[in-house]
Amino acid sequence: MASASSSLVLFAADSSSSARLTSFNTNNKLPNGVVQFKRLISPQFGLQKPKTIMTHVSNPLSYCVASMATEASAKVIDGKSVAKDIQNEITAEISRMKSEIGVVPGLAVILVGDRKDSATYVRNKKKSCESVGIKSYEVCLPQDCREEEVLEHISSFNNDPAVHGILVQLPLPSHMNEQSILNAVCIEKDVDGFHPLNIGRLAMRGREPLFVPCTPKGCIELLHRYNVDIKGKNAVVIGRSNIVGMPAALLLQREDATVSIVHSKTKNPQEITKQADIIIAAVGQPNMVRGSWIKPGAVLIDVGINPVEDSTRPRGYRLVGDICYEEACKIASAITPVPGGVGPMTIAMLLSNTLTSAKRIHNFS
Ligand SMILES: Nc1nc2c(c(=O)[nH]1)N[C@@H](CN(C=O)c1ccc(C(=O)N[C@@H](CCC(=O)O)C(=O)O)cc1)CN2
Ligand SMILES: [Mg+2]
Repeated sequence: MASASSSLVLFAADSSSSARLTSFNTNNKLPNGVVQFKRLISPQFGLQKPKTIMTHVSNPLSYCVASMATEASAKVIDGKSVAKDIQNEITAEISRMKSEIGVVPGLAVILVGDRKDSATYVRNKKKSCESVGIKSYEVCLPQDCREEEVLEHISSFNNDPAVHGILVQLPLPSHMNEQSILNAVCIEKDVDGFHPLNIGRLAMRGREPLFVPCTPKGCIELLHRYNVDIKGKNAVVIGRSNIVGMPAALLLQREDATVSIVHSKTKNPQEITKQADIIIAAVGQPNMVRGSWIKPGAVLIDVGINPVEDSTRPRGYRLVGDICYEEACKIASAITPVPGGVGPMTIAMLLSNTLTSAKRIHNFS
């Protein structure tokens, strides 16, 4: 929304919202067309303290908000707390199922190799299963084991009626064929949603996958629980991995967003992200998305979990996302932190998929 003075055309930062200037002081002129506003009110930014906004008189439609980024205004999307709520819901459902039909859901996890991060994720999955009442079964195989051994374990879990969900922790050692291993999990127990039939169904209109991959499902769940409208919005997914970027784009499309995918060969990615109402960043590049890439008021979901050296931390590193949080939180309307954003949702969605599987197999609703 614009407001005109004698020499300057003034635009609120978010021209698509009903942002309005309640008062401004044109006496307070600064060089190069910079004007200090006393107050800016917008549904997305809330009541703001005095700000400096740069305007381009010659081309009023191209507004610049660089200097508006003076303080945090984004709502923090608290994945840790939402994941806790979901785990409580799952606990209640599992207890109802156990008391009504005497079934306890079971999840089998296969870990191959000695990656510390994978071992941590598997340990956390096991702990979370225990806390909601899912029985977990774990197989740990050495780094140099044969692919056939993994396939044998999968086959045995496929045939085990106590097991309702099976997952193979990724990444696998490089001598293994990841696709043949994922193909071996029967689709009715594919709680990671990585089987090509489940992914194929996700991509098809009018077809439903039995399971949706946990991290992208968690991203959409966060948007829903924070009442973010998706329908008709411009959504940009950064990254096209099989386990996050690609299924996230398919899910957003199913929610009637207009979806673009930015990847390593995209030219001028910031021109595309600047149009986005919603960004899901999943590239594994620390702080890649800068403040200048973001449209004011955008909702940002950061899937990146990147360790960066930090000698002040006990572990010698800290985790940062793919989005530069310090810059982005001043421009976005909502943002997930790292850690504590999408990560905890991945495990919550795994528990949810395992419960769904047990209910479906036992015809319990
Ligand atoms: N078979 C699978 N493999 C992998 C998946 C997956 O969904 N299925 N996803 C990731 C790893 N992952 C779960 O497996 C996972 C990653 C991160 C988190 C998490 O809670 N992260 C925390 C930070 C953790 C830390 O302090 O180190 C956070 O973001 O707050 C949970 C699960 C790859 N492999
Ligand atoms: Mg993840």
